[in-house]
Amino acid sequence: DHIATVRQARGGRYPDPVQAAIEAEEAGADGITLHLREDRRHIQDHDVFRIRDVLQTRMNLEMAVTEEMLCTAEKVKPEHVCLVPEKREEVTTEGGLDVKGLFDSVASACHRLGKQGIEVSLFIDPDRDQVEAAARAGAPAIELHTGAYAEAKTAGAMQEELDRLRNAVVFGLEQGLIVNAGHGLNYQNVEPVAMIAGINELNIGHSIIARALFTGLKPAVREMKTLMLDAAGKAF
Ligand SMILES: CC(=O)[C@@H](O)[C@H](O)COP(=O)(O)O
Ligand SMILES: NCC(=O)COP(=O)(O)O
Repeated sequence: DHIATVRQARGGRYPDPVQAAIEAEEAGADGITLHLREDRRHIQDHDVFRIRDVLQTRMNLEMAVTEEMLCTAEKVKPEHVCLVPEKREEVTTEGGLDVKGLFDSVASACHRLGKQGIEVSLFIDPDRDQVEAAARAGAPAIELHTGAYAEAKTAGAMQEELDRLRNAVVFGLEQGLIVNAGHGLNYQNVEPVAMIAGINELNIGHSIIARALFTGLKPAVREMKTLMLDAAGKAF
């Protein structure tokens, strides 16, 4: 997404997110997440199809719960779809999907994508109600929005958000869900999250691309993966 943002700033052909996806895989990324936003501010439809053709790992397609996006996912058939909330005016994804409030449309999307063999995850805030609704909606997985943790301004607020994440992970696992997490994680704040036992995967984009400006993409991916795996080894 963030490579495509730079390309879209000039509307040209470079930098190419397909090349970035390949390099990230070569450096150890276990999958590639891309968010096809309704306003197409970064990733374009043709990027999704081109990346689908070349990926050696797994594609996690993030998208809003709309008919247009569901049809796209049915054509692309990624390994994973993550259903996210979207607001055109937001700078980035501000909060989690309100699965409880939008229950019928989310449950129907989970069913529809599940029938295609796609593993669906729901991008939600680390709240018990939303985790419970996600399990009832038939999603096999959730991705906990770590934005509030990443934006916490004091050590106390950060600790509170970490506790919220930990509780949501435990509750999600009790509900039989695969629990992922992501958003706003960077080289300074990733370790405490990676140390939470039971998290299956972290999705990290913006900080890696920002780091890559100074180090190159492969070292940036490798450095993040080392931080994550070392911290996961100390999970409690
Ligand atoms: C859903 C999510 O957290 C990310 O995919 C993020 O939305 C991508 O970056 P932008 O918010 O800049 O589109
Ligand atoms: N779902 C979150 C994600 O994929 C990456 O978010 P970010 O690291 O770009 O903020």
